[in-house]
Amino acid sequence: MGKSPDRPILITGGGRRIGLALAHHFLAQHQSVIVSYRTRYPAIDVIEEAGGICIEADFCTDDGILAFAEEVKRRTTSLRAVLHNASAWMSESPAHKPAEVLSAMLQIHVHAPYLLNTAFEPLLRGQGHAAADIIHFTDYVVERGSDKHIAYAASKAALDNMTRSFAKKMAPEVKVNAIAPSLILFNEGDDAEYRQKALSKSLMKTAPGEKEIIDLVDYLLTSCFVTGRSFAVDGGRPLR
Ligand SMILES: NC(=O)C1=CN([C@@H]2O[C@H](COP(=O)(O)OP(=O)(O)OC[C@H]3O[C@@H](n4cnc5c(N)ncnc54)[C@H](OP(=O)(O)O)[C@@H]3O)[C@@H](O)[C@H]2O)C=CC1
Ligand SMILES: Nc1nc2c(c(=O)[nH]1)N=C([C@H](O)[C@@H](O)CO)CN2
Repeated sequence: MGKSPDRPILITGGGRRIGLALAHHFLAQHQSVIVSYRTRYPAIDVIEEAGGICIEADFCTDDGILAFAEEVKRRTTSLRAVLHNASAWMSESPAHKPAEVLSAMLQIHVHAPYLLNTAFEPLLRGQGHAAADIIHFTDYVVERGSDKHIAYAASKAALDNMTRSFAKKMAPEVKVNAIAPSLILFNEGDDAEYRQKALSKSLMKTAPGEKEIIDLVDYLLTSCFVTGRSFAVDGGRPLR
């Protein structure tokens, strides 16, 4: 991918795990980076020390999303790419009213990408053919559904559909694609029994880690032709 030092790559939810790994990957290439963060982890200080711009943002409300968009526009007049990584993996549970779960999932996985793509369109355009990218981070469950993360899966399915809508709207200057992972990284609280069961669900039987996503992002940013598509990163899970 050609370096765009004056055109930052924007990563939402860049404070930990995949988003954080993406931020460091691009900073190491001397590619300018803007990340949104909700919690100020020590990792945010490290990104700033490495030259990244870190902007606090909570996408729980439309006002929070739009305030973030305005702050980004105050910091830059163009963007190389927008990576919609921010997400919450909420399950249905007695702890939350169903309406709260549905609203939270739609807010982070639908309102945020929709409003930010619309706000950032002028910053992505005007750079030439296939010169900018949007990548939506969806999920394998878009194609299968989930009985324990119903609202989560539905919201990611909406995000998947928006991939094709925004691809139609923004071509040929801006490519819009999705990455649909299954298990990439475990969470700290995942016990041995859960990990074993989760690993058994794919043919490859591993949790590959952030590099699997980073490598696909690099490919998509380098392409001059691929748009409107979703790329599964699932270890052959549908074939199990
Ligand atoms: N990890 C995996 O195995 C899989 C990941 N994916 C997808 O890949 C992407 C990255 O996954 P992963 O790194 O595990 O994600 P995480 O859940 O670990 O982190 C997501 C980030 O989003 C931020 N975020 C959550 N809610 C909000 C909000 N309301 N406003 C602003 N930011 C928010 C979090 O901030 P904070 O930490 O401050 O809460 C966090 O930094 C996600 O879109 C995920 O759905 C899909 C399938 C599997
Ligand atoms: N925002 C997040 N989304 C998802 C996560 C996560 O940790 N944060 N994790 C998963 C699981 O790894 C799942 O793919 C295992 O089957 C899904 N989405």
